[in-house]
Amino acid sequence: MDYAYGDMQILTRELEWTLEANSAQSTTMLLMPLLNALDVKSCLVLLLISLLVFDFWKSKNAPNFPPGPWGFPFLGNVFIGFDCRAMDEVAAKFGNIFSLRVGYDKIVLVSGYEWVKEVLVTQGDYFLDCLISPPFKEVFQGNGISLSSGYKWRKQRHFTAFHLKAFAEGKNALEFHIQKECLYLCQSFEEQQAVQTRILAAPILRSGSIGSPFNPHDILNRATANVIGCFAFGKRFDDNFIDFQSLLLNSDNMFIENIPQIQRRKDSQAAFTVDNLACITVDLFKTGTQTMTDTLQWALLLMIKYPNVQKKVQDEINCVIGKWRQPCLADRASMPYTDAVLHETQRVINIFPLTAPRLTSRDTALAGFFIPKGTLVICNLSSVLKDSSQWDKPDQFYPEHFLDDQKNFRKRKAFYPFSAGKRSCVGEQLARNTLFLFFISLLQKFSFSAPEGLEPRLEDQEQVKTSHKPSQICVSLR
Ligand code: HEM
Repeated sequence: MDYAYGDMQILTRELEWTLEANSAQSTTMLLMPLLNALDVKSCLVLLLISLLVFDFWKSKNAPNFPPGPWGFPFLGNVFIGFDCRAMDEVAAKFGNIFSLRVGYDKIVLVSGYEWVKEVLVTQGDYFLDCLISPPFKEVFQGNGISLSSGYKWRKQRHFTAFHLKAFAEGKNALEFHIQKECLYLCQSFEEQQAVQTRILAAPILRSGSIGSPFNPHDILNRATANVIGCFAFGKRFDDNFIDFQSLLLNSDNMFIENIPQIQRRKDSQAAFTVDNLACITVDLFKTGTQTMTDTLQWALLLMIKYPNVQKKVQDEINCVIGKWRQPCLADRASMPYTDAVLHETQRVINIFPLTAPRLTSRDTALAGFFIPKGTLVICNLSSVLKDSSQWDKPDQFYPEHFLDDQKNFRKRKAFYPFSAGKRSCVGEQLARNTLFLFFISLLQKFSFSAPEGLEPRLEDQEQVKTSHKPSQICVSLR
């Protein structure tokens, strides 16, 4: 009988199925008497052994995958604290590229300037997609910037970056709004002092007199949120309750005014919808406000810890701006020391120690290791900011890291607080401008000191981040 090639294939597959079915049948038949002969205890032991074999097989790494510490069966390395300190400890043992396992998800961690740059910049295109956990997936539906991937992310990011740039370069737009907010910020610090002094039944705050301690967190938070609010809604929040949704829909300003323009776009994959715009706006507030607030709060604490640095910054302010003129962005070029202090603050405080996990979009090689498509990769930014091959005094607050021999400001290639590459911080410029103007406005007007007996504990950074208790400060009018 003649068979066509297709028929031959079908016949071969049928034969394979019959053989498989027969072998399964015969295995079961062989095992049945064995299973019957076993008691419950032995069955449990057998079950455990099979689970362990399954675990061993599931957690097996691809050949030449980065090494890592031993993980518990089924759980992996979940008990390793996923903070930069724990990561540094593992890196010290396994090298700058190592792997961890959470359940059966493999995560590659990358440390040190050389390899973090390789992942974020040189091979950046393969490490762009982000992992979204189910609750966020449900709420954001792949909208916004920090939780989206692929084409949609590219479009949303480009759209936001374009408007942030336009806001920064528009005729005095950004600078004008930040300067206005600086006035409110200084006023709030003064009011805080007034409240404190009234409580203490003391007379008004006079130049040089030190007020009682307070925590500046909420004041700073409101100020930074207002800068983002000005970008998103075209107006600052007052202290009353804000109906976010009505603001979003009734705004007549830079970013939100683009809704009609967005709706006209025909690109359905890029999802230019009002919902998405709302997600982007939430994203900007979520990622922008706390980071700027923490940085400013840390900057003030560092000025308290290092009064000689505070004095040098104030001397530079006196020299370049004086006591009465309002600071502007153009002053930065003439204030290398202050610029260096702000950069060094961002280097040592470690606001964003680890990047979000990124999924590799194809098989890649890193330092000779093989990283298969779909692996999670996290970069340790803190290890770059403290990389001893890049910084003279990595563990010290040393503004001279950013000054050359002539005391001019010096850019540093390993300055990664905003990350690097295509998924780096989209609000970097806005953040840098806001931090500069807020910081010098405060130091132009006030001097900062620690409450008696409550020196800022800078070494205990994690604690300061979670509880703002040690962040009490005292201010005096200059
Ligand atoms: C001192 C202030 C800031 C610091 C230190 C900071 C740091 C960072 C870092 C390290 C990333 C990358 C995170 C990662 O790779 O997982 C990032 C992303 C991002 N930042 Fe910032 N940021 C700051 C301020 C801001 C501000 C003011 C905005 C908004 C106006 C903003 C919006 C974003 C957004 C939307 C992303 C996600 C970018 C993307 O996924 O493409 N950030 N930021």
